[in-house]
Amino acid sequence: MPVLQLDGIRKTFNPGQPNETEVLHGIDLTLHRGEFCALMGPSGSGKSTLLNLIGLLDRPSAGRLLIEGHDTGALDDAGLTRLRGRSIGFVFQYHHLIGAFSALENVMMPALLAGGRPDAAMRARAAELLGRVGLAAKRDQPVGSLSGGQQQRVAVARALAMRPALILADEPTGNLDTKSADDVFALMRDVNRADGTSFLVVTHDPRLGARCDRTVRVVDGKLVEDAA
Ligand SMILES: Nc1ncnc2c1ncn2[C@@H]1O[C@H](COP(=O)(O)OP(=O)(O)OP(=O)(O)O)[C@@H](O)[C@H]1O
Repeated sequence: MPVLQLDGIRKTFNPGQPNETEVLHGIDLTLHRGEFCALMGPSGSGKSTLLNLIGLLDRPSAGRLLIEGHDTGALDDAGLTRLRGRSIGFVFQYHHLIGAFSALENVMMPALLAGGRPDAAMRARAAELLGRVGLAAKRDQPVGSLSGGQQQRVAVARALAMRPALILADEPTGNLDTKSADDVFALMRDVNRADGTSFLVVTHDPRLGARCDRTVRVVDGKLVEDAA
C-alpha cells in the first residue's frame, strides 16, 4: 500500500469570490514506502499549498488524498488530526520550535500533544532521538541558543518522535550555509535508509534535488516527474 496517493487534487483559493484562483489543477502522485522525493517548481507555483494539503493542514477543493490507505476525504477534523499525528512528521524551514524550551522538551512535544505523559520513558525516547541527530550534549540547552543547523537537527528529531511513515520537509535547508545544509540533508537520508521513512522535500537547490530518488515539479498547476 502506498504511503501517499493523490488522484486529481485541485485547490482553489477564495472560491466564489472575484479573486478566486485555482492553484493546483489536478495533481496525481503516488509515493511508496522508503521513497525520498524532491518537490521542486518556481516560486509561487504551489509547492507549499500542496505540502499543506498532504500534511492535512488544509483540504483539497477536489480529488482524492490517501495517507497509508486512509481516504482523508471521509475524515472529520478530529480524524484528520489523529491521522496527521500518527502518520506525518514535519520539518519546516522556520522550524516551529519553541526557542525558550530545551532541545529535549521540543522533541517531547509531539508525544505530549498526543496526550502522552512526560515520564521517564518519554524523556528517554527524546534523548535517544537527540543522540541520533548528534545533539546528545545539547539536550538541556534552550533551542533558541543553538545554531541554525543544530535547530534543524532538533526539528528532524522532533519529526521522528511519533515514528511517522512520511516526513514532509519545506525547504529544510533553505536558511543554512552549504556545510550545514549538506549535514541536515545527509541526516534525513540516513533516517530514510535506516527506518524506511518516506520523505517529500521541497527544495530550490538542484544539488539536493539530484541526491533524491525522484524529483517531481509543480509546473502550471500540474505535477511532472523528471526522467529517472
Ligand atoms: N491562503 C491563500 N489565499 C490565496 N492565495 C494563496 C493562499 N496561499 C497561497 N496562495 C497563492 O497560491 C500560489 C502558490 O503559493 P505557494 O506558497 O503554494 O507557492 P510555492 O511554490 O510554495 O512558492 P515559494 O517557492 O515562493 O515558497 C501563489 O500565487 C499564492 O499567492
